[in-house]
Amino acid sequence: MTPDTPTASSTPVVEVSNLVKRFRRESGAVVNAIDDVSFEVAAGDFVVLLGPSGCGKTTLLRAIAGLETPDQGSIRISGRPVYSSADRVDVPPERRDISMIFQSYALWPHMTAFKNVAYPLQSRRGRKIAKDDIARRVRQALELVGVGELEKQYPGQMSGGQQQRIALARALVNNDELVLFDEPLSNVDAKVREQLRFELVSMQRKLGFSALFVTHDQTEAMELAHRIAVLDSGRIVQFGSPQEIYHRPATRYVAKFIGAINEVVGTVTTVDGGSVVVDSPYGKFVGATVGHRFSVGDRAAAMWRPERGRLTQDEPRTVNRWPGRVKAPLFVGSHTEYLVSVGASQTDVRLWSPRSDLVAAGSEAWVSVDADDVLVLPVDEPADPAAGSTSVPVAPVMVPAS
Ligand SMILES: Nc1ncnc2c1ncn2[C@@H]1O[C@H](COP(=O)(O)OP(=O)(O)OP(=O)(O)O)[C@@H](O)[C@H]1O
Repeated sequence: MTPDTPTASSTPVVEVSNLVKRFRRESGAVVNAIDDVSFEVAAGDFVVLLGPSGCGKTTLLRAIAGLETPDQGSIRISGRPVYSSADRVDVPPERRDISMIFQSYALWPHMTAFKNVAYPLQSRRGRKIAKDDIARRVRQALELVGVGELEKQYPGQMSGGQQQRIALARALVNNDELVLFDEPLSNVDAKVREQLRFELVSMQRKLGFSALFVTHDQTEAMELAHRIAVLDSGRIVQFGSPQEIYHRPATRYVAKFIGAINEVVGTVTTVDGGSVVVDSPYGKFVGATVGHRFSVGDRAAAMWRPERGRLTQDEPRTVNRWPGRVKAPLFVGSHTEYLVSVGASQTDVRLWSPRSDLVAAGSEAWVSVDADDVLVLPVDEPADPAAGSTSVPVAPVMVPAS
């Protein structure tokens, strides 16, 4: 295994095409857990499957591992078909040449680090591996992840970071190119989790294995991933780099799921190339269409991140500006979060500033945001929870940070 960054030229390590998996509930209702999903993981790529509970990410990971049999579609691992509904191929998990790391790493507590890492080699089907070879490969894997000196320790005698390294060594000892992670950090407290993420990123970038990682935690996804697949109701609604997902969300669902964002729904009054004007309850917005098509009269959501807003006592020249009153500055250390009620509608918007002394609570001030920083997204998109509903109020909504 060599350190690597994703390359477009080599054969993808995972190719999922038009995959479908349905479950029948006890009530008889059918759930489309995976609904026509296609995506690829390139060699050396770290891909995160991200979405809320029930969106289908675990089912997708388990289908790739061979622990769940899909209904339709195909899966290839390093070019080899491991599942194809058309060709009736379904390779069992142990022959797919992939490793999986489960919640809390699932290390055997009664086994030393050495024995934990040796376990996949000893329990392999087919030709037995000589004892000496096993010992050599285990030590090599432990050295690779930098915990060679811990071979005689038990998991209970190790830190979280060391346990993660042992789990990684156990996953890598087979020389499998692909490691699947099923929320391995979900039972770890926040501070340690941050450190383990940092460790995992540096190990993956150093060793170059390909990773497919399931999480519902957007911060985790942003920190770990080369690319993120955002899932909603069994579908991938956006597949892109963390930067693309954050700055150019394809839908309102993605925009709201990743980070905090201000949103106001209004009516398109002008369309000019990639720029539109939206008339909203607290004034006009000029924003960017980010690839969507709009016509005059369409309902649209103008969305902007709190860190992109500015708060000033003097009226700015920025095209998007509204007078308001500061309600509650909240100092959170790295920045201050201002809640400001703006416009005739007295809508609450949030904006974040590194400065805590901009405007005092109760004072009047101007909120402004550049047109480039306002995303205008369709309201009636199919993947949107509000789609088709006539009861959604044409009113501003503030989406909290999670
Ligand atoms: N064995 C099963 N029988 C019936 N329905 C199932 C089964 N497994 C999963 N589902 C349903 O399929 C959908 C997707 O479930 P899945 O576990 O993949 O979601 P998830 O995104 O991983 O959620 P979580 O983060 O809570 O684990 C859900 O609606 C779930 O109820």
